[in-house]
Amino acid sequence: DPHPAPPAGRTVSAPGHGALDPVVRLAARRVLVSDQVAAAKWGTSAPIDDPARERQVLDGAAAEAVRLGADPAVTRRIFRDQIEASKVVQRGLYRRWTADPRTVPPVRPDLAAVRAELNELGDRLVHAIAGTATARAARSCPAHLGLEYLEVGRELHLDALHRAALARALPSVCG
Ligand SMILES: C=C(O[C@@H]1C=C(C(=O)O)C=C[C@H]1O)C(=O)O
Repeated sequence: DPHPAPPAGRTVSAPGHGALDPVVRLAARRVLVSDQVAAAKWGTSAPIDDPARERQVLDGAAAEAVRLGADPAVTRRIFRDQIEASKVVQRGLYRRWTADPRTVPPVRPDLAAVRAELNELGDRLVHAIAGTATARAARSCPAHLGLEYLEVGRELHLDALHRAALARALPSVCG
């Protein structure tokens, strides 16, 4: 039998089995690194919204997509959502830290170092987008994406803010 039943206690949707898994996982990592972005900006003059940096991120992603022979417009659209998701996290944390200053992180990370980490995640996300063209075009994409979203959120123990941000990161993935 080339299709044996999954072992007891596991299912075919066990971690890593979805084609969209790398895209959702990288989006989640970007959402989590956004905590560091917020901590780097808090108490400084650096604004949450930085349009010049956003242009850099979008142009970099589109250029990397072209290099890979992937669709730069689709890549750009997905990255626009990653940027909005990051700002959902940053605004949410600013709200928390304003309401309860005891929760402000004691150490301020270096924004340039955090952005270098975002650049690296971004390159990997462009590759993941390029490698999932078939799964993203499939009619089953929204259903699979929804399952991955739930699975990754559960696995990474994302709180309500970070789940909301991850949801904001994903609407352009399918289609
Ligand atoms: C993450 C940052 O905050 C915002 C979100 C960005 C992003 O997600 O790449 C870029 C610029 C900012 O508008 C940042 O400033 O680096």
